[in-house]
Amino acid sequence: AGGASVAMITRGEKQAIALRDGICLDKADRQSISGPVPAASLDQAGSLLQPSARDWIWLTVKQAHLNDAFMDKLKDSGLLAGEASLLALQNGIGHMERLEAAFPGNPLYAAVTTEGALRVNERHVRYTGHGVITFGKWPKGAEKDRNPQKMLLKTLYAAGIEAELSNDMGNRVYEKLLMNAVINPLTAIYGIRNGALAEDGRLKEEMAALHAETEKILLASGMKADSNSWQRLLQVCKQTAENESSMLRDVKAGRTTEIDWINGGISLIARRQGLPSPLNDAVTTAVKSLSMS
Ligand SMILES: NC(=O)C1=CN([C@@H]2O[C@H](COP(=O)(O)OP(=O)(O)OC[C@H]3O[C@@H](n4cnc5c(N)ncnc54)[C@H](OP(=O)(O)O)[C@@H]3O)[C@@H](O)[C@H]2O)C=CC1
Ligand SMILES: CC(C)(CO)C(=O)C(=O)O
Repeated sequence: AGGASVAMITRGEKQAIALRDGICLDKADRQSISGPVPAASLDQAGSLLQPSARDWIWLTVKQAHLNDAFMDKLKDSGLLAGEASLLALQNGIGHMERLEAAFPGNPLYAAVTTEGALRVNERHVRYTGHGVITFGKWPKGAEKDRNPQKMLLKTLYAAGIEAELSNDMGNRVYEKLLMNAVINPLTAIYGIRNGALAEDGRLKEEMAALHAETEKILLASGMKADSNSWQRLLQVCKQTAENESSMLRDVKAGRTTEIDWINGGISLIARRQGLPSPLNDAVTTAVKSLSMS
């Protein structure tokens, strides 16, 4: 893609074999079937790649997957041995600090995206919404050289992927968190699509209350004030009206949700700031009880 060689790393060998046979990507306008994708399981990654400082490792697992066992496997894989850059695309918060602690020798980048994708099965992905990937060095101001970021940006554009650089990813992560902290738990609790949230008067009041509490906590923690954030939230609901949020999908599939790193993360910040967070606490408990039922 864009002149760069891309390889996919999977959990198990069976998934890698399926990818090596080719993946199918559904787009809104057409179906494109790509050729075989170089792939290996995390255990076998060394047989596929000889990592160098010019490589980028994109981390696209969920927050719950980023546990100590996973970090150890990633270390053992050797993928990060050559000082490759690590780019993390998770929603929520807490992961960057854990990655900083686990991989102090690798350049670390945070990313947020408004792109949407849904895995149908091991070889089949549906593109659910065109968006932008925003990425930048983590922590802020830690970059010695902006050339690697600029090269990646150029490569993404050449591959037809819209992207932008930011030198204030902390703020971008908070802005995305504010959206996810309102839409994800409420759609999961009420079992509705994103668009339905902003169409009902009572639900809109609940959204407004959760938005106000969350915004206050994030502002106290350093997020820049944005007088349009409520309008942007309504806009995201409209733009993704037909989507089931990732949290609703996780609840329906009986998977661990990202609630601990979204609303749970906000409650943690609130405690550090000495602020109350009753609504974030309540939706965290409610979503957890749904995941267990
Ligand atoms: N999908 C989207 O549209 C968007 C997603 N995000 C964020 O991106 C992150 C990923 O989301 P998404 O792609 O939807 O999640 P998925 O659950 O679809 O994909 C996560 C992948 O990680 C793999 N994985 C988990 N553990 C390991 C492991 N130990 N070794 C190798 N592979 C592993 C899973 O494999 P397995 O299949 O075996 O479980 C799975 O294929 C989340 O934080 C999400 O919030 C942000 C914006 C949009
Ligand atoms: C923006 C939103 C709510 C789109 O569905 C999302 O990021 C998610 O579902 O996790």
